[in-house]
Amino acid sequence: MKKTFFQVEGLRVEAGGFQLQDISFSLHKKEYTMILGPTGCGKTMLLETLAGLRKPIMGQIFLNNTNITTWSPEARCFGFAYQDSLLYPFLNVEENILFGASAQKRHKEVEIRKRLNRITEAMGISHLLQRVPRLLSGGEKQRVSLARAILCSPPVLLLDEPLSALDPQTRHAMQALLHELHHSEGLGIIHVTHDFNEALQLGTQLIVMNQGKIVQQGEPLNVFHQPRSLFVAEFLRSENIIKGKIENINGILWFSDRENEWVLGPLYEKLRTDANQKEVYLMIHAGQIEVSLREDTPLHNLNTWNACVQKVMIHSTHVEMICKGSRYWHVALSCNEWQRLDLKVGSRVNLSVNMKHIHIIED
Ligand SMILES: Nc1ncnc2c1ncn2[C@@H]1O[C@H](COP(=O)(O)OP(=O)(O)OP(=O)(O)O)[C@@H](O)[C@H]1O
Repeated sequence: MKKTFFQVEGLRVEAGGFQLQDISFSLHKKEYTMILGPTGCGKTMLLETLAGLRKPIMGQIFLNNTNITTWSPEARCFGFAYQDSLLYPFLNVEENILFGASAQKRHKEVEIRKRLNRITEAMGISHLLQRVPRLLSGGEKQRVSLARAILCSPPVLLLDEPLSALDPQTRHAMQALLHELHHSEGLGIIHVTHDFNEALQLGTQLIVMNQGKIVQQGEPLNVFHQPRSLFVAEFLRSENIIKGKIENINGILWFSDRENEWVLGPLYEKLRTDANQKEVYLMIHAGQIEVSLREDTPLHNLNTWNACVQKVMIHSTHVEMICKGSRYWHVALSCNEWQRLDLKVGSRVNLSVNMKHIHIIED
């Protein structure tokens, strides 16, 4: 069984008119938690509370089963990297990075020096050690802030959009470094991001927040494929969300869109309710719709339907298409598959979906 080493129970925090409410989650050893949520939903406030910079009015925080809710930030020894880096302007880069280490005195100076060299080398900032922050670019400042946060191998590393100012290549290198540190040193990481790919690539756990609350948490791919509410589905930019009803026909559940006289099923997914006529949303990810060239023979398969390609958008990793049938469908294909089918605007296609890939949103 996985061992929980960091636990947050029922946190409530207030600032001005804003409230974080009922925040509960836990981190197992080596868990990498990503937090996503719209701007202003309380992500930074949550990290600041975990770091000890804000006091909760309710709830508790445990580290290795010790209640640390009232501990000072210094006693917690967590690493914290902010999006806007917050470096000390009168200290040079080296002094900024070493600042927390000298305050903590948890490690021998020689060890810290070795680590400083290793981290700044890996981050490509070793040539900047004597510069003051005002002479650094935004991306360089972010890397210095990250280096300061990870220098002392904190038990929990809190990252608030630490890679947002970096170019794609440097961001990729920093993600690889975080991934490596996470695995080699077993840091528990809680990382706020607005980048969905980053959340999927790095996270072993994903938390989605809205208006001061956690609205869904779980394995990142599960959350993306099985959003529990329309808010989460739309926030994660799920495509092909259709309003309809559940129909119970002889004990078998179907999704029905009566407006377009379209029925899909039988539904394999375990629903929380089997209520006939209950209003729900159906969601099919663009990448889970299969495409074949349309034969002229009429279709008899319920879960295959006709459409015509309306728009083709070529990305570096895949090809996105909008196809029109009785409604518009977003479809994503691998570049190879798109070339094999030789699809263009106007191509007539059959779209189909395996029932295990349809998801019903009941809220
Ligand atoms: N000291 C404060 N007094 C009043 N309101 C505050 C205070 N600190 C934060 N807030 C408000 O709390 C809400 C949450 O802020 P927070 O910075 O945590 O959002 P966020 O999710 O990190 O947003 P972003 O993605 O834009 O960084 C915001 O509406 C913010 O204006």
